[in-house]
Amino acid sequence: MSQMAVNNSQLDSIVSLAEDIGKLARSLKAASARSPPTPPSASPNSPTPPEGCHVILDMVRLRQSCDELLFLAVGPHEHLMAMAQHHRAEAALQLVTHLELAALVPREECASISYEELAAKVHLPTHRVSRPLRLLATYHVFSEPAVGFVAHNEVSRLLLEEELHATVSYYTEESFRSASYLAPAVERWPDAQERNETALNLAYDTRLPKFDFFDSEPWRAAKFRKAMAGMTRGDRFALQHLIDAFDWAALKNGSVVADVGGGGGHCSLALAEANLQLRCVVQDLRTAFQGQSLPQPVQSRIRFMEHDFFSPQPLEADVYLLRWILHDYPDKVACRILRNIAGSMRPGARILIMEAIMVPPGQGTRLEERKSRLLDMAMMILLNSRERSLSDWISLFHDADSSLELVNVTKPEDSALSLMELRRKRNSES
Ligand SMILES: C[S@@+](CC[C@H](N)C(=O)[O-])C[C@H]1O[C@@H](n2cnc3c(N)ncnc32)[C@H](O)[C@@H]1O
Repeated sequence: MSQMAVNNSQLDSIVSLAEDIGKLARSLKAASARSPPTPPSASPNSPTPPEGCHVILDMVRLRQSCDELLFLAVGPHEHLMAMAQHHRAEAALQLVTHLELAALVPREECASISYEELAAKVHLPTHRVSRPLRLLATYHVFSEPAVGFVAHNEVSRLLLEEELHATVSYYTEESFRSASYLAPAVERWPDAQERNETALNLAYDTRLPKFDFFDSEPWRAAKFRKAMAGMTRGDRFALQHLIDAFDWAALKNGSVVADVGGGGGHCSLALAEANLQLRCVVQDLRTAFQGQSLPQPVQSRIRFMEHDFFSPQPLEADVYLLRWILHDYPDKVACRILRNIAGSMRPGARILIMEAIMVPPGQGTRLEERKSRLLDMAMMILLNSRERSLSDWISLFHDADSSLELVNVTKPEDSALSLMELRRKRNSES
């Protein structure tokens, strides 16, 4: 018999985790039986909890216990080796998105296509498509219903959605390629402070910071804009959290929201649809919203405005919304962005910053911490910036403009991002 990867005490932990998982699964099933069934869909969101808050917590605990159980079951060696090889799965996904294979696999339920025919459509030898697709099938992406044939499953179908396809393409191309240059970048710029001293700069042999680089290649900027919209599709980044995190209804009729760095306008669209009294101005670099169209009912209440947030804010708005902007920048640069807004704020105006707030190590669940630390690594790799704790945020606001005051912090249930509300201190308002 081959040597077992787990010892007796680990087996005890496995038994106890398995019992926990059983209990949690039964509790979720009971909750699901009490609430009306949700129809199956190709929704990109994880399974919607059937009841309120305790169901969300049970789901969190279930995922956490499953992760711990799997870790114990595979053992340290296999765990480390699996992590170290994961880039190969990423490469398979990169090729599949690059070749746009998802769109070439038949969409109909139970339909499939042979690898041979699929490869012919992209003018490649069969093995160039069958091998990555077969690897992905072991990760539940696509399936092989009969030997030599590939079909969609509920995961691969998500790649048929343009925005999610762009998100996966961004992660597996720009982000993945840059990640592989992290060590050389750290060697070259050990204490990098500049936005153009990153792994991305080495990977793409450019001296431009990420967004300027994207802006110099409009197709990349357009893809990134779609990718950002795709990222808001998961539960944790859903735009509903933006709507829930602030009392928008309390803003008077005609109030103006400047959506600073608003990309293609998806945040403004969600806000304007949910709050009929608001007018939104989406500010971004020109390429971010070129060719962008809006649904007819909101066209009169949302407009696009070319604005570089490194120059003074031209709008006197009631709310300046910065969702997922400041985490992209090192402190001194983030301060410049905030100062440019603070200088234009009229009395009563607010800055709303929607960003992750890092919890101290070990205080959240391991899975939650992993997600924020993955994002933190992305910040290091792509932008030379970082995710921040609450005290980091408070000192950043103070350094940017000491008249700015953090007056409220909210974090909707299940949201990865918190909303921080800043006002000018009363005695500093002119
Ligand atoms: C991470 S995305 C966030 C988009 C959006 N706020 C959201 O929450 O999904 C950052 C946005 O900042 C924009 N951006 C980057 N540099 C900019 C600049 N100098 N001035 C204005 N917008 C900029 C990018 O084009 C992109 O749309």
